[in-house]
Amino acid sequence: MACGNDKEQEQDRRVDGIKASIRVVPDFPKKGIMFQDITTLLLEPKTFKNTVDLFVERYLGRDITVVAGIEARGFIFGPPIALAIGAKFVPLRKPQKLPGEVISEKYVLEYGTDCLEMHVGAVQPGDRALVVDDLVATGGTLCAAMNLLERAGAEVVECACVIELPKLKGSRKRCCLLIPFKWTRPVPSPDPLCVDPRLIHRSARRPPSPSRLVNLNRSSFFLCFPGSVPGMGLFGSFQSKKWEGMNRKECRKKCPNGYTGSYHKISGGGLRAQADGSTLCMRSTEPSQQNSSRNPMPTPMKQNYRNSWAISSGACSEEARAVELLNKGNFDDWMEEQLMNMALAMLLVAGCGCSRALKKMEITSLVTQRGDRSRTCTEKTSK
Ligand SMILES: O=P(O)(O)OC[C@H]1O[C@H](OP(=O)(O)OP(=O)(O)O)[C@H](O)[C@@H]1O
Ligand SMILES: Nc1ncnc2[nH]cnc12
Repeated sequence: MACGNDKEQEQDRRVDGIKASIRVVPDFPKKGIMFQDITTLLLEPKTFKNTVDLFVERYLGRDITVVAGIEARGFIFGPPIALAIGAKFVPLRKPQKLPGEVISEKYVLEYGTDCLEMHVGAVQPGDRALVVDDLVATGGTLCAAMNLLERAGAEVVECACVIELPKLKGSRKRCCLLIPFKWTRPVPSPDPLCVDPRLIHRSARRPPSPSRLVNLNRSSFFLCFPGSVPGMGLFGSFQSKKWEGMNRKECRKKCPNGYTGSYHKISGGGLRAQADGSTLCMRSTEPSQQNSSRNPMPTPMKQNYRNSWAISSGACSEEARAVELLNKGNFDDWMEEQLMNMALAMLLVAGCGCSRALKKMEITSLVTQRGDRSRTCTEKTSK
């Protein structure tokens, strides 16, 4: 029988083989994307089997009753794992593919939004679920899958992915947090820091209508985007006409309890937006960003941060997207997307209520893939 060390070495060998078998295709499907292509892994039966085996070894005997595979590539790895551990397989599909009654979860992708659906009745309260997909990038897809399963009453034991993109590393535990946020005192009304979508400085081509934002009446939410690059605020360039020409000192005078750090330059991440009495705050979840002197957190946030709601919104890629659009002088498009995301996030909060406990996303991934170290498309085809 192999001792722990031998077992670990054998596991490492298998993981190395899996890593080496994944083809990385630069600029697919869009320029700048290093596409992790698992079809080359599937061409090697031993490597494919090793991939399934590693997951089976981890999940066998853990009372998992349902394996939920995410369309499309989660359908490749999910069913063999389900069969081997004796669990049912439930496909989580893209919209309008399932014929029966479904529940749906929208989520934010690198570019735009998508949706996953699950048949009503496929999962029962008390089911213990494993979510399977090929890859986790921002975690948005996994979050949507977890939400579907939890809405059906299942407990999500873990998410299993073959590949984890490194940019998510470190922040992945935070990327699916939805925690209620309560202010210790009422939000000043009218809140001078609020950003009224109608007052956005650079007028969007299709100005977002306030009716797209949900009225959550007197509830406040703190919206966190994980994975922000220190020193680069997600919403730093949001400007309201109200604030035009005002320097930071003047802003602070106007709203002594408020956060003004990033309203006039890209600096720290943070936005409060008010829609019919609701307040949304967005800032980086980077610990270095949360309470630095350059980026101070207003007292109520500081005190209540642990009780706040943080919502994943594909943030790792949002910064890149913002920079890309800023460089193209097309910031308005990005901003409009963000406003849509905010609306979506508020809907999520409204749908969840404020009572759910901190939710962690435990992800097991076999390989952390880096485009520069993996076999590239050219290498593979020239073999
Ligand atoms: O962590 P995220 O940022 O949410 O991204 C990960 C998702 O992206 C890919 O699927 P895709 O949406 O490209 O669909 P496909 O499997 O149908 O190609 C991948 O298979 C994951 O499901
Ligand atoms: N880089 C990538 N490769 C393959 N699938 C992905 N889904 C999201 N990002 C991806």
